[in-house]
Amino acid sequence: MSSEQREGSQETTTTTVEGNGTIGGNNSHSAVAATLRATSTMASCQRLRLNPNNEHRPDTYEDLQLDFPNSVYSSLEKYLPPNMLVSNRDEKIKFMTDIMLRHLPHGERSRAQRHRDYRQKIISNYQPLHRELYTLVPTVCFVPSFLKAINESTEESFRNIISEPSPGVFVFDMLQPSFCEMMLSEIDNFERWVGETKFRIMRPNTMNKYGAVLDDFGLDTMLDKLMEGFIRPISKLFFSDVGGASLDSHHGFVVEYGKDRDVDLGFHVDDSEVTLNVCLGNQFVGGELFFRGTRCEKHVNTATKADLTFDYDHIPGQAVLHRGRHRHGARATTSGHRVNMLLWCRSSVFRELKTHQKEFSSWCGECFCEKRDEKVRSIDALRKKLFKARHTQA
Ligand SMILES: O=C(O)CCC(=O)C(=O)O
Ligand SMILES: [Fe+2]
Repeated sequence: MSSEQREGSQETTTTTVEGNGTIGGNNSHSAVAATLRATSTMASCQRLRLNPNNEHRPDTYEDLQLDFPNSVYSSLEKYLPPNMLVSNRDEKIKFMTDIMLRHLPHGERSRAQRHRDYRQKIISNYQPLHRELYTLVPTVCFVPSFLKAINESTEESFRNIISEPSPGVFVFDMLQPSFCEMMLSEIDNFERWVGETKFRIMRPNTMNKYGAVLDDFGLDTMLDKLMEGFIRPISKLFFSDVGGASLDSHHGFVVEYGKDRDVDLGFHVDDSEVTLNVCLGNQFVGGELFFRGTRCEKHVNTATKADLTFDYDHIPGQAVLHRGRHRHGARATTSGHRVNMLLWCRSSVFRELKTHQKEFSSWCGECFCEKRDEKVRSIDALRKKLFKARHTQA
């Protein structure tokens, strides 16, 4: 199979994520991007049945730490629709949890509070393996070239270490190999704990079945420092058009690919203004990122211009920085095990401003073309008008 064929099938096998306003489907000519969102923002449209199935013997949930009291799950089970009654326990839990979250009286217990409780449950039970990871020590974390550029913090110092192999995709060496190893073993340790305690964790986003949210097991403060002190200065220079200078919150997680993990990641845009993606390792084949130009919501499914297609091969320790709205995906990791750390950085100021704007020609490739074509058309019209006026005078 040629690389173009592989690429085509990945871009057209789409996932429609609820509530994102993008339409999925197969179209061999236009790329269709989903919006990848953090799991906690997902909604379900499933319903319970009106009359319970009293013959049904519910599962037991006592051995799990769940979002709602375990007994509620056993009691609610007999109200599940017939197709769910025969599902496995994990699917039933997810279904019932989604419904209960939707029906909580508004304001009684906010989503943020529930999420805080969830994190608290993890943090008070999970024993970290490498405590030094939880406070950001720049010399432990970063390679000297990156540290030097940050310390100088000038346009020149950043341009010395950062390349831009395709418009809007910035690449630089960032993490020390020893730091990557420490992160990998911490993640292994966390996953072992999840397996042993049967704790139900939220996955990082709506398209990955594996991976973990780093913020949920204590790394949020460290990642906030990473965003503020190290990613924001770079984003201020390269992504000022999407709020790069005012990044003020993040979603930090790892994705995992290979045997018994996710295989690839479909074509999508991130729920972020700026995305940092660093490969932690380890040995793997495949998994390349493919990029297809930056688009606003209105133009997310428009065709890709040839000069904006770009493929990137992951290298452990190396970072890729791009706009969240830069359409992309990850090809199949065909052997080995790939783990990448992602930091979706957001700007509340930019999001607020965006709601008052109609076009985004400073960063959306299609808005830019529309604006340029409109300008050409109006100059042309003016030229014709002037020519006609001169002609009539003569
Ligand atoms: O697999 C990768 O490296 C890409 C992950 C990604 O794009 C995402 O999680 O938003
Ligand atoms: Fe992404």
